[in-house]
Amino acid sequence: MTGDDAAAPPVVLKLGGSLITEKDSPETLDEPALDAACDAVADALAAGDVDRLAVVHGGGSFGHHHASERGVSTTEGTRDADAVAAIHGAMKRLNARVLERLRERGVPAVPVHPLSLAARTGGTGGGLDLPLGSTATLLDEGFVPVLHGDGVATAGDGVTVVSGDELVVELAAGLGARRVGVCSTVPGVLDGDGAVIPEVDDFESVADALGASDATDVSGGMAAKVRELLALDAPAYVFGADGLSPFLRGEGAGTRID
Ligand SMILES: Nc1ncnc2c1ncn2[C@@H]1O[C@H](COP(=O)(O)OP(=O)(O)OP(=O)(O)O)[C@@H](O)[C@H]1O
Ligand SMILES: C=C(C)CCOP(=O)(O)O
Repeated sequence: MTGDDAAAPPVVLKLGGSLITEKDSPETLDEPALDAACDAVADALAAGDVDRLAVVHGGGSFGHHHASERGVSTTEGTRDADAVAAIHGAMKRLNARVLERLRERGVPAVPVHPLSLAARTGGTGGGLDLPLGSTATLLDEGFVPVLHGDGVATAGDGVTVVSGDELVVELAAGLGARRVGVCSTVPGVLDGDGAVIPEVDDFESVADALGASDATDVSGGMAAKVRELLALDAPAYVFGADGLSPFLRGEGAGTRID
């Protein structure tokens, strides 16, 4: 790796929990979807389409079931250590499966666990404090850091959930990402007739079409996703499985949020 490569702005990619797991069936992977996503990432790195990549994955049927069973969300915390262990443990199990499949394909993927790093020091109403030294250094050293939705220490509220979408926003802003991709089960942000909206540049114009997730989801589904991605400087794209390879090649995919 040259010094110039190390300075290049990274691409930040989220693999949605809805995409890589069977969201209605506790702790079950969607094996073909996860394999296809890992193939696309490995191929893009091997082809040199992307050289610096940070990956985040969501909770799907691993995190959300444990969190909702215990009444924990991005705004409702817990002080029960068993509940924290259940949520974090499930997310680590999912993370291990994602890492294993990426590494099998030659991707130098390593874990970064947000519970050990991040905090909501201003409580649930405040911002997320996510120190990026480890992720940035891993990128500089040629690794692909893989973060995930997790529990997060929250001042005044114990531990709440941090969504993969929030992590994507923090990573993209803090690392100066070139582009951001959010790969989910839908081909983009859909309008009231189910058609993909090519571009979103303000929340109000799409608010009516934006619902929560179809499945158990403690972090706000598509509406929260769009709101968070709009706050970024880098262009963000929301797309389905078919959009992943085009996105990694630097092409447009799904809905552009800018
Ligand atoms: N207008 C809309 N356009 C697209 N999807 C929408 C819309 N309104 C609601 N949705 C829902 O949002 C879901 C995608 O958000 P969700 O948070 O479930 O995805 P994810 O990021 O893949 O999962 P996870 O949160 O587990 O990581 C879609 O499956 C769909 O049910
Ligand atoms: C429920 C947990 C622990 C993770 C939530 O992350 P998301 O699936 O990206 O919303």
